Amino acid sequence: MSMICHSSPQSDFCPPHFDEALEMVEETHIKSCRVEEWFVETGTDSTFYAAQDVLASCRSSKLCKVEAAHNYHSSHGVIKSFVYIDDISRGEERVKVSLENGRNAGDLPIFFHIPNNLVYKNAYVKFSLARISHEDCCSHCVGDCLTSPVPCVCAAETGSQFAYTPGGFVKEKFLEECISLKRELKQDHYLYCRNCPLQRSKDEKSSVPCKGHLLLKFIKECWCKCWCNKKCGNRIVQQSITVKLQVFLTPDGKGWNRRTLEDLPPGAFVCEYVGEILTNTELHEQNVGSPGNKNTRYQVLLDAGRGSKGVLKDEEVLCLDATVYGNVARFINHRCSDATLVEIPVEVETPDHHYYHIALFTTRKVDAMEELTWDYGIDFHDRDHDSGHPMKPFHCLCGSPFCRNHSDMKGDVRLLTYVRRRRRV
Ligand SMILES: C[S@@+](CC[C@H](N)C(=O)[O-])C[C@H]1O[C@@H](n2cnc3c(N)ncnc32)[C@H](O)[C@@H]1O
Repeated sequence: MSMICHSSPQSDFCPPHFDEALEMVEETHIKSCRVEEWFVETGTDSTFYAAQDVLASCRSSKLCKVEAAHNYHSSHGVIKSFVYIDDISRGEERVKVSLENGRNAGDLPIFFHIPNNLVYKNAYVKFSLARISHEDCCSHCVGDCLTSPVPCVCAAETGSQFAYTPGGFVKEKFLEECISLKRELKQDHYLYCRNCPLQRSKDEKSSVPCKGHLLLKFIKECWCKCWCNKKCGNRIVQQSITVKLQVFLTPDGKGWNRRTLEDLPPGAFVCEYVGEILTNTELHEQNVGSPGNKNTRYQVLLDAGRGSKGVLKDEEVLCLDATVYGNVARFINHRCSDATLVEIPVEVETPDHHYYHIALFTTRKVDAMEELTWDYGIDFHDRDHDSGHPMKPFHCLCGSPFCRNHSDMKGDVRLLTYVRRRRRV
């Protein structure tokens, strides 16, 4: 980052004082930045300011715009600032994440890109080699576990069959099972807990019964305590993003979304949902206390394995919040039932179901430039907002024939007919 001042053709031009320029930059368009390069052109001569001071000041005010190119006027002349970036992830991913042509990233919602989940404060997420027993990792494997005639212990979670094909995609049958869990709203797919921590976080004495936690199918990947190599076919999500993605502004009022720039087959890993790891109480406090736009939410629960333990302590009830710190998954919009992506909980560092990675895989073949969507699992009929789902119901514009955001429930009926017909095929 640098701040450069050029000679001015105007003889009466007077350079702004550094503090004034700094204040103006902050006030006008930057509340904190992760900036690749930044110029402020004041039209004066010979003044060079320590850019790091400006950057430090931006960071201290916490929020961020990734790219900006603004002109604005001051009593001291025209001030321009340019922040150049062609990759929203700032080089933190293996592939660049671009922004739609012609868009100024200064318009993007403010956030810091992080490639991996980070604990905010009290969440109990402890990885240690000592906590992973030999039974939970493959200690006899060599090279690629997928080529072994007998699946290794890491495949035990998926019925002693690897969930991935040698090409790196989720196997068709496993994918279908994951999709149906989300689509078929069956009671026996849900766990109803006694003393639900979601209700407890709102009010210790809450008598509201648990609204249910959808139990999903897990994948366990090999990890560093395993003896296979880093390129083992049972290590897909930990390789991070490899698909070329683009963030764009939807024309139909759903805000920003993300699309793929390449054709994708079914079962392809697209990205992980990354954010700050919060306890449920911290999440509740943030939602009650934060002054931001509460209609646009970036929070998801890690409750897909809720059945695996008895009553959880607060520090074990986790969620991911990508409001300020997150990756590009925070831009994925919701689509009811027939979304292009499905989330699969993936264990990497720990065989413990209370912390896992939310990995998003394609549900079908997706063409280049198609929107990537995900069914958030929102109950649009939850008028009292007491389901515990951190994404609050909104007026859904997904356009799916199975849209659940209709009071007449026609979307649900259409979905049931569709699912039954598929079963008969
Ligand atoms: C995780 S964010 C998705 C990115 C968001 N569109 C943005 O501009 O940053 C979730 C929010 O996007 C909006 N959204 C997502 N899907 C939508 C849909 N199908 N219809 C209307 N709004 C939607 C809602 O405001 C929701 O709280």
